[in-house]
Amino acid sequence: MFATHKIHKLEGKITIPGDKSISHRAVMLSSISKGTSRVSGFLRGEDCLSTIACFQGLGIEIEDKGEEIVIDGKGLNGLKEPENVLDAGNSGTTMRLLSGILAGQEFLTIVTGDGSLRKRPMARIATPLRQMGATIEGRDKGNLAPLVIRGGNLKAIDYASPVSSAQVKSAILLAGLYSEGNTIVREEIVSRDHTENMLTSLGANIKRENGVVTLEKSELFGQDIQVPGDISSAAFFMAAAAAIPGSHLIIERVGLNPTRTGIIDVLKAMGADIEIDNLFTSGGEEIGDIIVKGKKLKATSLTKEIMPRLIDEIPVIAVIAAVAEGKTTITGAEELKVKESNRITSMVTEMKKLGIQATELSDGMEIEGPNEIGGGQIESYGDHRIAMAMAIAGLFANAPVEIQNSECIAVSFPGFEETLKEIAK
Ligand SMILES: O=C(O)C1=C[C@@H](OP(=O)(O)O)[C@@H](O)[C@H](O)C1
Ligand SMILES: C=C(OP(=O)(O)O)C(=O)O
Repeated sequence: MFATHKIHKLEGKITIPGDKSISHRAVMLSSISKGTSRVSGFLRGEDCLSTIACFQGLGIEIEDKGEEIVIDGKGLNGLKEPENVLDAGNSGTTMRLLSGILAGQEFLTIVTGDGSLRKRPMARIATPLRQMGATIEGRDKGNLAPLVIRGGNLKAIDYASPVSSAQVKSAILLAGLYSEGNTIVREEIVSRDHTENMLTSLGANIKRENGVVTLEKSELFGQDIQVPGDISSAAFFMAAAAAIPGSHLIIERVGLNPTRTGIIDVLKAMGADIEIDNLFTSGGEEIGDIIVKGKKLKATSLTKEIMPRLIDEIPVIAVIAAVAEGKTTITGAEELKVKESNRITSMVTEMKKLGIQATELSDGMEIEGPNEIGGGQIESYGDHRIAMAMAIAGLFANAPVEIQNSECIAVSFPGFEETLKEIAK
């Protein structure tokens, strides 16, 4: 359990642990590349450690050398049938992207996860991967893990994804590496494109145009990969600093891929003072420093179009909306219902416990601000983003906010509590 309380401001210069999406992909793609890859800035969060364990289970040597993770890639067909069930833990990204790679393997693999992951929908990847030729079984006709996968002999598909999900797009593209012909994925709203960026830098033949990604069967070659700080983790402190007048926070070397920067756009629309400095590009990923100065913020409206660019940041945006002037409306966010918890219900329920005027909608929520936030005991539902968002709510509360089951924060942001202590004044 951990508790937060009212502060005067957030101040200092910090770095944030590595990007979770890029860390997963670095391990997965390096494992099926030829040659050695060295990954610096890797996120040692539980989700990414699950990915490492899964690839070790598939026979890949992965060594943590402190400064970097060294992966001895065996090429597209170098994975071995695992002796045991693979465990993706709490990580949707691990299970869905790994399934794409397993669809290309002739051997049998069983993948499971924790209680939360075993409730999350897998038909979204099982359907296209079956169309490509993989055999996938699971509870609820293959919708629920454990998943039993036997792949091989894939053929390329042209798939219009019914949901803007980088996990779905990536699963298909990874299977596409093993498929004869051009694999095409179409998305109505473009989801995060880290898989496309990394495939490009590891040598794949891949094209992107107006929401359409086309991949030819390609071999990959190992490389050094630099993982930037995770903007989804930075978001908690960025949002809090933006909303507390007098704050001055610098977050160095954060990933600023345009498919991920919706949080900056939204905070700016709320009136925030945010600047970017020292911008550079590595492995196709933009990286830079974020400078935030605190001000009173005003309400905003978020709709479907921006969701893929900030989906994991909605919990903290909801908290900041609670102290902003006016009514914030969030719609088109149904995907929040199938994350580690139902994040619409979790956030509205827990914010109400602190006296925040929040209303659940079928596809989002409304928050009427500004609120006088009270203290209390908060349930995290074992969901790291709920735990951290509600810890941020405590920074505005007139009595301590205690987060139950806060250990789940280590899924994506080990060191969250220590970093908060360092910058809270
Ligand atoms: O591809 C990824 O790394 C992720 C994609 C998003 O999920 P969806 O693909 O389900 O939208 C996001 O919520 C998750 O935290 C990480
Ligand atoms: C939804 C998330 O991750 P995943 O889908 O990989 O479990 C998240 O980190 O907020």
